[in-house]
Amino acid sequence: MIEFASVRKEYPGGTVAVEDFSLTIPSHAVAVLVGSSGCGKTTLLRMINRMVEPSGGTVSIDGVDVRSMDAVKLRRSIGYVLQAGGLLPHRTIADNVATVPVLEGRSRRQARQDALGLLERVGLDTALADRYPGQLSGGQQQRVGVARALAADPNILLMDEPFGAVDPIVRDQLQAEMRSLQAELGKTIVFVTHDIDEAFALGDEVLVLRKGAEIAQRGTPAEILANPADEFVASFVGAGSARRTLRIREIDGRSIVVDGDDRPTGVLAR
Ligand SMILES: Nc1ncnc2c1ncn2[C@@H]1O[C@H](COP(=O)(O)OP(=O)(O)OP(=O)(O)O)[C@@H](O)[C@H]1O
Repeated sequence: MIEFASVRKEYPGGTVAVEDFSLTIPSHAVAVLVGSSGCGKTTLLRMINRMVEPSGGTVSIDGVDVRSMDAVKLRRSIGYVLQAGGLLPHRTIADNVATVPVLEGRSRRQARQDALGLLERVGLDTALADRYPGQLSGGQQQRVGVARALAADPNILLMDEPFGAVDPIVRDQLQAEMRSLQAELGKTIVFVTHDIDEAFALGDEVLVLRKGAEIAQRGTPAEILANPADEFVASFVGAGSARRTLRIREIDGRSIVVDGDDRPTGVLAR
């Protein structure tokens, strides 16, 4: 369980990225933070692994204030996937995946063995293991990023626009694979995106944020679609893509359009 209690972040220079944020994310859930650029999503994510320290309030994991934990250990115990992949360009794919386990004391041989297993798990051919990141496609690099984040078998995964830089088709594939991987692994995932469709496709709970990380609405994808809290949320939801129509279900007395995976993708206009 991850808990933010009245968290505030003011950067040197005076930008208040997060005004006053409280949220509890239950273990094994996928919480998606969605909002436009600059609303404070990345700042929230980085306060979980102490890459950013709050100016006020507390962030805790399973009831323990992260400030009382060793920052390096904490960071290594939490998987982190970035948009740009964040891979080390001069290390092979296998070495990239094995970096943290080796730092944690696993033998190189064992870490490599584990890395190959992880590559398979995220849908990559192990023949790619000895290539360098620059020799992979963007989608493949993102899969390596996910494998690397999983390497230390963390309970928590932080994902910052991990599929933001790939084309829509690869993005759909990566989202689908992430869902099946999550069904198997049951991590606690905090996922940041500015794409409402992606939020609805992946989140157990979605948080629509406005500037200062103010929560405009939180709820399941179906709840938000059925009853957008205000104009801001409605316009965000309305900005979703048209790739959304398949079947119709009645939820809360409203007609919700769901996709092939039964994920809500739109509300039927009356
Ligand atoms: N290190 C920093 N120093 C000063 N200001 C910062 C720093 N990092 C972020 N900010 C500011 O804090 C605000 C929130 O930034 P943050 O990166 O958390 O937003 P975001 O919602 O993740 O945006 P994006 O989707 O563009 O990544 C922005 O106004 C940003 O300019």
